[in-house]
Amino acid sequence: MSRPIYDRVALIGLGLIASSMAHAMKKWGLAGSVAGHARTAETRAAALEIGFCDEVFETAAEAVKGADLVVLAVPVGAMRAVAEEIGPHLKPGATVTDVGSVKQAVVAAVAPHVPEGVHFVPGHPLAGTEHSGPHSGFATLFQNRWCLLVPANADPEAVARLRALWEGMGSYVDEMDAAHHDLVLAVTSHTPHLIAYTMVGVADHLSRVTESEVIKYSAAGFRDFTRIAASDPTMWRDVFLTNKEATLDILGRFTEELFVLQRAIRMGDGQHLHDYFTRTRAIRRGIIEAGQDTAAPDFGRTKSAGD
Ligand SMILES: NC(=O)C1=CN([C@@H]2O[C@H](COP(=O)(O)OP(=O)(O)OC[C@H]3O[C@@H](n4cnc5c(N)ncnc54)[C@H](O)[C@@H]3O)[C@@H](O)[C@H]2O)C=CC1
Ligand SMILES: O=C(O)C(=O)Cc1ccc(O)cc1
Repeated sequence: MSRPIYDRVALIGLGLIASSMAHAMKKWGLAGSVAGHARTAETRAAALEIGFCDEVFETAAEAVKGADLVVLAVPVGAMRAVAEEIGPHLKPGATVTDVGSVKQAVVAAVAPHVPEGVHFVPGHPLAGTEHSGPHSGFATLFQNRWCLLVPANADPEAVARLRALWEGMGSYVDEMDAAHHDLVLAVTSHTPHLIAYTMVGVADHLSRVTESEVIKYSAAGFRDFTRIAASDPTMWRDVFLTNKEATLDILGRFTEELFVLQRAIRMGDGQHLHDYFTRTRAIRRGIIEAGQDTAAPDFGRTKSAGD
């Protein structure tokens, strides 16, 4: 059992990420106590019943009182309103962080509401699932996964403490500037989600293939490829509205490449297709191997199956 890194943590928004953080902090003794805020009585009750929060509050303002760490775990588009509400109630010396999938927009929305004497260290765990809500969280979600911190000019001690929390939850931590983060994520996460959503839409519009056939035969690539299209619509609407520039850039490049492949298929240019797939397969295999080599350290806590 580790020593608590923060005496009191407040989680705003009690969905997948917040509940997973709470489970992890409890499991490894990283927080003295965990307070939570959710808008609905149902979610607040679930947090107490499951046991990942010690206390829950009807308002975010009440939840953050006395907290040493405040985690904003709401959709990116809701960050501004939450920051505005909690700003006047934050404890001097506390740290505010977030887990949003986009960083420039969150910094712009939250920073103006963080008072002098409170540290703001934006973050983003590169770990998640297609599930959401308070029942979907689990303690090992962040193990052996990266968490990116975007500290800009934040106090180094506050950054080091937040880093220790993520490391305590089993993550590997890197620091990055917000604009670069948004470009990296547009390639590795945001555009792939958009394409997965689109593929489901394409299948749905194709009246010659029935829905039951899609379900029955979806083993052939469709199931793996579109798992992420089951993700929360509010969260992903906000990602695309707030990381507009980078996703449009990557989407433009994607459609250019797709058109070249489309032309190769129409022209029967098998050489082009084979060369392209050979090159991209090698890249994909390289990513998997590199991932295995540089997997985040598990700090001796990797659990066996069923733990
Ligand atoms: N789902 C994933 O795989 C990942 C999500 N993220 C980011 O984490 C954040 C939270 O996502 P999840 O936990 O997956 O979502 P979730 O949908 O499971 O939970 C978000 C919760 O915030 C609540 N909420 C929305 N607006 C609110 C407001 N104004 N005040 C209080 N609560 C509010 C929702 O009702 C919901 O319960 C998002 O910003 C997302 O971009 C980051 C990494 C992975
Ligand atoms: O479910 C998956 O594979 C994901 O990609 C989860 C995810 C979603 C959003 C993020 O910002 C980070 C991770």
